[in-house]
Amino acid sequence: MDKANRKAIIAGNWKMNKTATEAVELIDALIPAVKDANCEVVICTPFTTLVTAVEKTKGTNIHVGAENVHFEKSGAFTGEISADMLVDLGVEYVITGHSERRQYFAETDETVNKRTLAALNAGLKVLVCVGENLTQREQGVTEELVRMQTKIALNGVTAEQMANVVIAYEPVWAIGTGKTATSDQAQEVCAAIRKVLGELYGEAVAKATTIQYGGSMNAGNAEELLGKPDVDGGLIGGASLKADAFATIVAAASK
Ligand SMILES: O=C[C@H](O)COP(=O)(O)O
Repeated sequence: MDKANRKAIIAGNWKMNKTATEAVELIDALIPAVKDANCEVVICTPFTTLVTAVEKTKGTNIHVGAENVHFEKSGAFTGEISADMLVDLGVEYVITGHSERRQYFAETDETVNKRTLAALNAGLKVLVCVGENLTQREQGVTEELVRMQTKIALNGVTAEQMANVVIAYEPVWAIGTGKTATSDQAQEVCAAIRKVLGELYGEAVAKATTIQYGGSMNAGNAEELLGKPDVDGGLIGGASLKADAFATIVAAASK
């Protein structure tokens, strides 16, 4: 299976943005803007706007995801949200391992693994984020680090469950900084991720798995990044908050 046969996925990660009122406005603008997409379109919204997003996107080609999930099924975990709660709302996707969760909320490879397993076992599709920071890139350990993050995040995930896993390569130094990885840098690391998937699950799974790039992807650079053979989509932060910019990226992935 080559790139043309893999599912291209453009996912917006709204992060901590948009009140419910603002979410309605954005989704109203997005629905007509992405209706002809020839790729999967996902919006990952804050917990407070998931109900609105699920309701507003019913009958459209927009899929809804959450930005995080806890690994326990229920219990005394104040402030957390379980996978079953997300499924019950009609949410289809969830992000695990975003670098902001790792950096600001002390998430580790091990908890990313637990969240990923809990989400998959509940029937969610998971966007698993991996990526190096600037120091790690400068130290020349990007590939080793991303290999390790990928292996630990997927520990215990079956080959069958991999049909519901997307890997998002997000170099931390490129997130929200306006410093995009070059398309060659993105390709190099996405190819390394596909190689490790091959080692873990075999060629067929590796070739079938969607691998996204994320980090200052925008309307101006999306086409070049998405043109690379192992870059199958994008996880978009800032540019997902504006309907026209997000729609341009969706259009680039639809070619
Ligand atoms: O999840 C999305 C990434 O963190 C990228 O964010 P950004 O597009 O604002 O750089």
